[in-house]
Amino acid sequence: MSPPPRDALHFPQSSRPFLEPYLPLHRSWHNPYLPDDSTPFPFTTLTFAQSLDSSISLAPGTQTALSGPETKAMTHYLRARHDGILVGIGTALADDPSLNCRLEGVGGYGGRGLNMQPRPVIVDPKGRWLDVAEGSKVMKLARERRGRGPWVVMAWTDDSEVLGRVNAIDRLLEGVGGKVLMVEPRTNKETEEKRLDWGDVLAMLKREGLDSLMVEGGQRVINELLREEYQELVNLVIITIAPTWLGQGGVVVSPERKSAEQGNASAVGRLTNTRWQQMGDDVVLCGQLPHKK
Ligand SMILES: NC(=O)C1=CN([C@@H]2O[C@H](COP(=O)(O)OP(=O)(O)OC[C@H]3O[C@@H](n4cnc5c(N)ncnc54)[C@H](O)[C@@H]3O)[C@@H](O)[C@H]2O)C=CC1
Ligand SMILES: Nc1nc(O)c(N)c(N[C@@H]2O[C@H](COP(=O)(O)O)[C@@H](O)[C@H]2O)n1
Repeated sequence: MSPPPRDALHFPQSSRPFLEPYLPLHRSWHNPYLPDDSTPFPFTTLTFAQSLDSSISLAPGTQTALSGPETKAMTHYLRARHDGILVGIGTALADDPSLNCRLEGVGGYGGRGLNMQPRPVIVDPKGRWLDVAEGSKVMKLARERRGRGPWVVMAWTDDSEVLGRVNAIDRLLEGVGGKVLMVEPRTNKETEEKRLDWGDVLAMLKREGLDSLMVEGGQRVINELLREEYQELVNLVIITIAPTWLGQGGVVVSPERKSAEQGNASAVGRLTNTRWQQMGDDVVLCGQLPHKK
């Protein structure tokens, strides 16, 4: 086995018990002959890093490093504990993320095989990723077998331009063990706007074999999943809070309220079973959204 590369991260054993009660079972403990069919959705963890003023980056379309070294390593430990990592196309374009697990001992980082590497999932209804895919980090890492080939979630359409993109992305992904997954979009009756429903997306990922999914962002994806109608789909929330203010104009996490009427407003949600832990200069908050059932 080759030694871990210099960019391999270390997350100490002593930091792990804090997270353990919340996490899905480790993939290596899964019995492959007994898939968890008890729910149509993956165990879904929503996790991101934010500033003291709730921003996840300084401005739209830009990446901002908020996590310190300790919480960055924690994020990679979380990646190792989930079958997939999901981001929206806004994040894929802004950050060119690696979406792999660079934890020491994991496949490609001192370990063998890709067993502990999560599957990158990019939600990209119209195939905008095609413009950057070839040179992206996620493709480079998949070619080097330091990450899995990505799955790109697109929307069914009869638009020939988008269909051309579907085919081109699919061809690109074939070579690295990735694929395109098509989901039927839903139409908003009032606005006529087409969008993907998170229940449809998550159920499809489960059918494709992901029992656990870590959703990392970005702003639209997080704010949608925190809306009341989708909270049932979120099993766990882990937020890194960095001791910094990014100021006005930042990309803010703040989900839409059901009723925006003044004087008639109530909180969108509140985490239960919370635990806070300092890691380096940052604090990590774990909690669960109350489910009605
Ligand atoms: N600090 C942190 O932990 C993180 C920060 N970020 C930051 O977030 C920003 C990106 O946020 P956004 O631009 O909001 O991008 P995003 O990653 O949320 O992607 C938004 C795009 O995804 C697609 N999409 C998402 N939900 C959809 C739905 N229900 N139906 C159809 N299409 C859907 C649409 O094409 C939409 O334009 C970047 O600045 C990035 O650096 C991203 C991830 C984590
Ligand atoms: N945990 C965390 N802390 C930050 O400070 C961040 N900016 C992010 N961003 C997310 O991580 C992705 C980058 O991942 P790679 O290290 O390139 O694999 C980025 O796309 C965001 O999803 N996360």
